[in-house]
Amino acid sequence: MITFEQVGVQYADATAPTLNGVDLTIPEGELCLLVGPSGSGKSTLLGTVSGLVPHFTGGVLHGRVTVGGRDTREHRPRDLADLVGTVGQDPRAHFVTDAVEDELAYGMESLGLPPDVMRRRVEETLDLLGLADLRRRALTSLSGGQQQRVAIGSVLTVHPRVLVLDEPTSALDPGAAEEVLAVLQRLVHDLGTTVLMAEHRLERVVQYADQVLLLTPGAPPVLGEPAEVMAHSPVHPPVVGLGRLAGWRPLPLTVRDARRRAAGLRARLDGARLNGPRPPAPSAASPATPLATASRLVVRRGPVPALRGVDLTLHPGEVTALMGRNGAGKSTLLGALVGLHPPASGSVTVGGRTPHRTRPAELIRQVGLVPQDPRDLLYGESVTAECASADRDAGAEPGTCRALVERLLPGLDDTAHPRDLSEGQRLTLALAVVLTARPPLILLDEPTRGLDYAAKARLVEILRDLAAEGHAVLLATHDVELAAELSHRTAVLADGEIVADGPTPDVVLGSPAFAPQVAKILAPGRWLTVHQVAEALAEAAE
Ligand SMILES: Nc1ncnc2c1ncn2[C@@H]1O[C@H](COP(=O)(O)OP(=O)(O)OP(=O)(O)O)[C@@H](O)[C@H]1O
Ligand SMILES: Nc1ncnc2c1ncn2[C@@H]1O[C@H](COP(=O)(O)OP(=O)(O)OP(=O)(O)O)[C@@H](O)[C@H]1O
Repeated sequence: MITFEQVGVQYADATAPTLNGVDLTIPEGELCLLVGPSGSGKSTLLGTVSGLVPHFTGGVLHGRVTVGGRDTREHRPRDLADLVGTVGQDPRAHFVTDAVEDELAYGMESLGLPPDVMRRRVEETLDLLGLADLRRRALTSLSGGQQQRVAIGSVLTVHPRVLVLDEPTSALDPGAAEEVLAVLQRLVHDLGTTVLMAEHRLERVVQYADQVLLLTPGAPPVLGEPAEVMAHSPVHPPVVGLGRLAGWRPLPLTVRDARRRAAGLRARLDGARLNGPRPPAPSAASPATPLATASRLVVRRGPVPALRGVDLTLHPGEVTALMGRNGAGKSTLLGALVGLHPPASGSVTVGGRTPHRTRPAELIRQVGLVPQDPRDLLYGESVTAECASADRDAGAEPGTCRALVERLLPGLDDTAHPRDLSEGQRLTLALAVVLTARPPLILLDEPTRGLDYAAKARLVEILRDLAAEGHAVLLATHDVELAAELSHRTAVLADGEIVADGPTPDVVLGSPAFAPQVAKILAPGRWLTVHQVAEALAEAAE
């Protein structure tokens, strides 16, 4: 269905080609998962299929890509619209209308489908993606995850034969991600749709893949059976990490298969010592002094009460994960802590101040927010310019921000425009900008969107160090693996209210939605991460 013949892509100014020698075929009716570290060219490869590369991105395309027999060099994306449905990494960039229903119908209208067909498909899609309650809402009023669902829905209504998806679950809560993947699998199995999908969170997707295509910078692409590719892939989900550690063959890719193999490992771990995230460091200030408090906080977004009486106290040295369904109010709570949303009632204080009444220059010394879309924070013309202004704004030593970027993602091109960075590279830059001011309270909204496992591990290390130095970290996340790895404490929001708040293992163990893979595999043990298991096995062997 999709063929690549000696495909290469070279962007202007880049020293090496982004893609080189891609020569393979993806058959009709298969789900092919594209994996690889940040910047390895996944989005670029997807773009050659949807026709965005080189028409909209610049650069030079070598070789030939055909989809259903059409050469994508000769067909612009709109000439492929009946055949290929594309969802990019940024749903907002996609939207052509203002409201949910209109967006779902737009693609069908441009293809001239009859009104009764359009009506039926819109209704089906609203149900399929849990959007029925939001049907008349303005797209700008939706939460990040709600926008991502609309973007996916808007291509599904067209019933394209090929779907090209760039990290389709990155903003979705765990339940919604499972639902979307189940829908995709049904399209593949029942309708013979061909799906090419890039995703970093392999724990969510690898079990659905018929084939995995691995891109590694500087090496030829590898296409193969998921278990075969995963046995050697530098990027892999925790279930694979645990399987490799335990020497399981063939390598299980699902929690269920791993559980069946795990009796021996459970026995070896019986009585072994479990090391959790280090407990919060005692702070210089009195431990009783919180850095931030929300008290019976009510916040309205338009007519919607997005927070309904939230009580939360954040202490120095503590990393707290904020979890909960799409639209539960996570971003709103982070926004309230930086003064973006004034309380309708109740109160919020940060470092003794009321955020929405504090001057920005003063507030950035108290609290920093890395927003869900890092573009909201980046205005510079280049990585260098962005870093220089971050140093200035924060009153930091020149070079501070650039050093942080290097630590998070070595080798980023200084002259690159933030617009041309890959999604993961851009997030890294935004993180460094915020961390430059070293505020006592650091807020992150979905910080691992678009990050590969290596970048995620470096982020974990940096945030742990900051916590050990007495910073408080609050991260809104759907990434259960990150929460397990990093957070001391987890709070769960549901429909604007905190419904659970306690030590992370107590909150996530036994929860089908929030438990990480290792916890599910080794239950009833209290293990959360591959790291903990590896440490315990090493200690036991000594
Ligand atoms: N329009 C462009 N102009 C110049 N360089 C680009 C452009 N688009 C991408 N690049 C560069 O090409 C490389 C690959 O980017 P791409 O977005 O394809 O990677 P990726 O594997 O999808 O990364 P991620 O996982 O972070 O999304 C990066 O180094 C990026 O900076
Ligand atoms: N201007 C608005 N008008 C109406 N409703 C709004 C508006 N802005 C936000 N909302 C609603 O407020 C609720 C909370 O949104 P918020 O972005 O805080 O959710 P979230 O938990 O961060 O979601 P996600 O996980 O999808 O990012 C959502 O239901 C959203 O649709």
